[in-house]
Amino acid sequence: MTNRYLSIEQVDMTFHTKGGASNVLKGIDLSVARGEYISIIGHSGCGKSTLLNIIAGLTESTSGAVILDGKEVNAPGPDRSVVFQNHSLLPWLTVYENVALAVNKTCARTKSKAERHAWILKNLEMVGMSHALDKRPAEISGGMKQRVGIARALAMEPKVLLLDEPFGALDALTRAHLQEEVMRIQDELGNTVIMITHDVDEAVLLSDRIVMLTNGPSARIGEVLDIDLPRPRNRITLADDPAYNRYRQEVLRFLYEKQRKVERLAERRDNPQPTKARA
Ligand SMILES: Nc1ncnc2c1ncn2[C@@H]1O[C@H](COP(=O)(O)OP(=O)(O)OP(=O)(O)O)[C@@H](O)[C@H]1O
Repeated sequence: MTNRYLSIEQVDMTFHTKGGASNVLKGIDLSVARGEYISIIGHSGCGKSTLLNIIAGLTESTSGAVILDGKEVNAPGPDRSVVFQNHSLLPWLTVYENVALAVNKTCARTKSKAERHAWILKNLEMVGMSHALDKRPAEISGGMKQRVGIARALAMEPKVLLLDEPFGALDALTRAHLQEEVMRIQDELGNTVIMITHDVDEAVLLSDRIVMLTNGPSARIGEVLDIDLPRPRNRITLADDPAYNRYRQEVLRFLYEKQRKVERLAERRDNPQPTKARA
């Protein structure tokens, strides 16, 4: 296992808008090993999606570089597939066809037609969607759409799977089921995953490391927490596990501290101290 399968090197991001320049990310440095599951957590608006989009090649960083398996990332590519919170399936295609579109595009040279067909079925089976191959997105639930999105992403055999709050729009039970599925698939395939989440329990349950971003502007990596819990992990057993609860507390402490800092700054801004009268 190399420790630098994916490296994010001194990445800065400044957006130039009508209102002026806003520096969102500052000096982001992170090395990810092959097969590692990383979660990125931080307050709303700190720049998590911006960072994920830079890794995906959808946004160009102002400076710094992203290197994946020895090659610099400059544009989107099939070696990085993204699953967004709001399933991005094509509504006029069936479940099967949505996955087929991606597979036919990425595997046309490496797999025969029959192999591609089997591969599409295998990936849909992996996420428990074999029963709905001919359904269109409007005919299936939000959780099912997300399953198809994950199957489509996995079927492209990316070097890195990028998940942007993949379970964010789902109810608690569906979310828990999908987390279990992703853990099982991760155990089976050993993908390299970077996932954005707002959910502390989800981050601890799924990750090998949690990367915590400070609040923007100019968000940095504040802390990185190694989650040294054996796999396979079981959420019920872990609920009483002292180590699991310690990790949870660590992340919550980080988030609360950052929140308190923002509140103190806002208070100072709204109630400026009167300047002392000169003697
Ligand atoms: N294309 C853009 N142009 C200008 N500003 C942008 C652009 N994309 C993002 N931003 C700004 O960058 C900041 C970070 O946004 P981003 O979506 O990365 O945050 P986030 O941490 O993912 O937020 P959330 O948790 O709410 O999804 C925000 O202030 C946002 O308005």
